[in-house]
Amino acid sequence: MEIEDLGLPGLKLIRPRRFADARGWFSETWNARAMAAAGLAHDFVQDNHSFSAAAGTLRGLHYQAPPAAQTKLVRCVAGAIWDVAVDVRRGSPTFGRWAAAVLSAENGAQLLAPRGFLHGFLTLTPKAEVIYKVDAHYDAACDGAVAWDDPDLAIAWPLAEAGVTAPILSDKDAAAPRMAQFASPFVYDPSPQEGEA
Ligand SMILES: Cc1cn([C@H]2C[C@H](O)[C@@H](COP(=O)(O)OP(=O)(O)O[C@H]3O[C@@H](C)C(=O)[C@@H](O)[C@H]3O)O2)c(=O)[nH]c1=O
Repeated sequence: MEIEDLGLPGLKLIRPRRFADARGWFSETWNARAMAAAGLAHDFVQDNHSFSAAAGTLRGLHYQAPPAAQTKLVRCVAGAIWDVAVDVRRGSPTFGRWAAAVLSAENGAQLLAPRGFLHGFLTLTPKAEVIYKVDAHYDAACDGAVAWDDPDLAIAWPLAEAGVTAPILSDKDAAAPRMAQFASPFVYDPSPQEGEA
């Protein structure tokens, strides 16, 4: 397992090992003991699976506010996505900054987004399935979104790579407020981040 920092405290790209043989390959996609040894202990309580039926589908930017804030461990098991996380922890040295990675069935990479990040993705292939673990249960009352195209965030969504000029959005995401209207409920904890102690 390789763990890469993505430049925003606590945000990681994880590449689990794949054991290839004549049949194909085998991979541990989550190992609580190995992750705890790397300082990344999480009590995941829910697995989510979404299917997007067209390239250029954009889900985000989403969060769940405390007390239902979620750490997310995201991977793509069919097709490919451009996955992005935005640091919205008040007081963070990287508040308002984003980082992204391509997650695909082929590369098996996983994005670990701690609590206090907005999360979203753009599908790059005609079909895409995404599976992710979260460490707090879904709570509709805590669910929130920020506009994917907020100029203050200036996220460089690869729409051309997805073959679209405008993404396919849910009604909720199309109506999401701007960052300027978003009073972030998250506060940065300057003590060593998980995986960085
Ligand atoms: C996220 C979620 C949704 N739902 C329901 C609510 C709704 O009726 C339906 C679809 O929900 P959404 O439109 O919010 O689904 P979606 O737009 O795929 O939302 C997801 O987007 C990505 C980017 C994330 O980071 C996730 O945490 C989640 O917010 O599923 C659950 O029952 N449990 C859940 O955990």
